Amino acid sequence: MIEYNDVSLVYPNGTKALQNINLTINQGEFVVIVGLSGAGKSTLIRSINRLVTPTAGQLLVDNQDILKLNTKQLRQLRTKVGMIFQHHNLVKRSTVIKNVIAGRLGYTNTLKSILNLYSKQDLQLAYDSLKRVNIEEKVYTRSDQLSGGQQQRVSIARVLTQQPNIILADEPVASLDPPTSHQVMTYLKRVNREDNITTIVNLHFIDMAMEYADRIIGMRDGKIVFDGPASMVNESTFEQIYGRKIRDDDIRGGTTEHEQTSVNPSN
Ligand SMILES: Nc1ncnc2c1ncn2[C@@H]1O[C@H](COP(=O)(O)OP(=O)(O)OP(=O)(O)O)[C@@H](O)[C@H]1O
Repeated sequence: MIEYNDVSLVYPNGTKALQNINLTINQGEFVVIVGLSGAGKSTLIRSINRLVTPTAGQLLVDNQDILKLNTKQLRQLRTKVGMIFQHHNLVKRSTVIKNVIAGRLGYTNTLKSILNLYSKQDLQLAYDSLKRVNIEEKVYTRSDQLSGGQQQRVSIARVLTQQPNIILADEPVASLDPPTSHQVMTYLKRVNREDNITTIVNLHFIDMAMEYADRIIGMRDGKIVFDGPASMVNESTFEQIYGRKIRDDDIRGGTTEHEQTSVNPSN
C-alpha cells in the first residue's frame, strides 16, 4: 500500500510541485494519473522511489516512511519499485538480455554484477520476462536495433525481472504510435493483473486513461482535483481536470488492445 499523508514538494527554485497530497493506493491497483504538462504527475510518481524527495509530510510504502530511509533502505525500496520511462533508458549498445538481467542488480552483490556473474535462476527469470512480453526472439539483439515499441517491451521485461511490488510508468507511450501504445499498455495491464503489481502510469491521453485504468487521478497545479473509478469518468471530467476543452491531441486513438496484441505481437 502507498499512502501520502499531507505530502508537499517544493523544488529548490520555489516551484510548488506537490501541495498537501493525501492519497492511498492499494496493492494491485492500476492507477492512471492525468493532468496538463506541469501539473505534478511526474513529481507525484517519482517521489515513490525517491527520485525526488518531498519536502513535507509522510509518504508510506508498505507502512514504511520512505522519507526517513538510510542508504541501504533506499536501495531496498528501489528494488521493489520498478520504473518505466518514456525513453526506455536501455543501454543502447548492450544486448536485450544484458539490459533485462540488469533488473537483478538490486539483488546481486556489486562485484558479481561488475563481472556479469548472474545465477542461472536470474538468467531464466530474465528470459521468462522477455517471453511474457513476446520478445524472447530478440534476446541477443542489440537494444538500439529494436523499434521504439520493442524497446519499451524490453524495459517492461527488465522491470519484471526485478520482481517489484510496484511499477511506476512515466509517460510510457508518449513516444510511440497509437497501435504500439495500445500494445504497451496491454502488457502493463496484463502484468498488473497476473502478478498483482501496483501499477501507476502517467498519461496524457484521455482515451487511453479511460480504456486501461481502474482508477483515474487528475492533477492540476500540484493538487489532486479528481480521484475516482475509470467507469465514472467522461469527457467533461477531463475538461474539469484540465480546466479547458478537450483537444485532438488529448486523444491517442488507434486500435483496441485485443486486436493489437493478437494480430502482431512482435512489432
Ligand atoms: N527539478 C526541478 N526543478 C524545478 N522545478 C521543477 C523540477 N522538475 C519539475 N519542476 C516543475 O514542477 C512542476 C511539476 O512538474 P512535473 O514534471 O511533476 O509535472 P508533469 O505533470 O509530470 O508534467 P509533464 O507532463 O510535462 O511531465 C512544473 O512546474 C515543473 O516545471
